[in-house]
Amino acid sequence: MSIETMDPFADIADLLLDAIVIVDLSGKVVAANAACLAVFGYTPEELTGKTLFDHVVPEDRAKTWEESLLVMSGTPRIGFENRYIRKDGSIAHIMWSARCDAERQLRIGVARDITAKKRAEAVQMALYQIAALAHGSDGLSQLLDETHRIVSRLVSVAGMAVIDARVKHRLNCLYQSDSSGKGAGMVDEAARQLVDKALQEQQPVVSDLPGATGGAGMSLLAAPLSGTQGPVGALILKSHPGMRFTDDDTKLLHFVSSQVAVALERRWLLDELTRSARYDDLTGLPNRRLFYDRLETALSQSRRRNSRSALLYLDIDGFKQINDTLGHTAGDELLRVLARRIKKTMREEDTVARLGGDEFVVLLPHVSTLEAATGVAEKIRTTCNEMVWLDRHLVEPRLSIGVAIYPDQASDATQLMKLADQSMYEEKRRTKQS
Ligand SMILES: Nc1nc2c(ncn2[C@@H]2O[C@H](COP(=O)(O)OP(=O)(O)OP(=O)(O)O)[C@@H](O)[C@H]2O)c(=O)[nH]1
Repeated sequence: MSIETMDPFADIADLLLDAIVIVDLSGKVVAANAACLAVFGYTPEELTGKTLFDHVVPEDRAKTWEESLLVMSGTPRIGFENRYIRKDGSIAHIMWSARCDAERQLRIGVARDITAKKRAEAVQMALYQIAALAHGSDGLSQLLDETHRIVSRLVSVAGMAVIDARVKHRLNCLYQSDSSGKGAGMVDEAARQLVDKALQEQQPVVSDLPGATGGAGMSLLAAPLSGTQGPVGALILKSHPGMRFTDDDTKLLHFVSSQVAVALERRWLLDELTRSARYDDLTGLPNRRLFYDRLETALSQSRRRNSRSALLYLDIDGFKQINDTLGHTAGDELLRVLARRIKKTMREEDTVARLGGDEFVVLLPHVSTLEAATGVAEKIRTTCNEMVWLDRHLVEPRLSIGVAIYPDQASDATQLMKLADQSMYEEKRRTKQS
């Protein structure tokens, strides 16, 4: 059966810019006009006898199936939209006008190619959403999840990964997810090499990979994330099997990735500001502010559970002299070494913090007695006493440690801190006198 024998307008069917596709009950194409080549990438001859549904992008198959049932039930439909994989692997966005011919048991559809319009709308929307993300996301993982969603609305992708390339020659995978929801292993050697190339060339690069055991191949695309100070990372996109990223996709992703880079840089900056507001830069330990938060939490838990918390106040003996004789850098190194040693001695639930200068505090949120807390202080003292090399000098660090326990000795955080501090100074005085 052909259009010529069925339609009074048959002789003009091939002049139309829209594709006409007539399928039978099983969905097989029985006739198609010449525009199918421009719209779907297949000639009428190539489509005839085949099922057009097989070319629908996987995500649109369920709704396309429901739509075809509606049409076959006798409801003429105008305006249904779905996407097809063209012969060259690119994606065609289609708007359909369809009805059924009940007498001949056929479905007649007119397909309008709205790819360009869809893409323009999608780009506009994506840029708006990414800009909003830069200002509004709650954290890095939310930013990356949302970026994945936005990019997949723009380009049909089976998986996406984001690489942090801020440290030269050390690519760090920040995110990877594929349509199965896992994506582990997406960033393999081939993907890393592609990222290197994209970073070097400062533009997106595509690599077409053959399918495993003769199956359909797919494309990998790596787009550099160029921040205000230079390249900060890369986006990796994996196509669905049988699809290829086109030049249009590449151009689009070049543009989009620069917006993603801005959003990422902003997120990193915010995270860094948040981190440095709560952590000590030199040792990486919680700072005074974070420590007070944790102390208040521990004390309110102690009140609720009728349990004890202990506070240890630590100060390095003769630290000024180390600075004065070995230099400030050696002093810094000693602070870092002792921070590591104290931390290593403690349990996960305990908090070790640096208050500033050579003063550290340790919070034991669950402790049975003052003696138990004093035992912990002795363990810290022994560990910290071990000799350390500082600027080619062997130094034996000494700590003065004060211990106070809640609620036995203090009724709130301020009082507890004061007591532990006093107890530390008493010990320091005793040590100096002896
Ligand atoms: N290297 C280094 N030194 C610091 C830092 N912050 C404070 N200091 C120095 O740490 C020293 C602390 O002084 P003190 O605790 O009074 O001196 P100390 O010699 O330990 O005296 P005692 O505690 O009585 O034994 C001062 O010399 C500060 O300049 C820092 O981040 N790095």
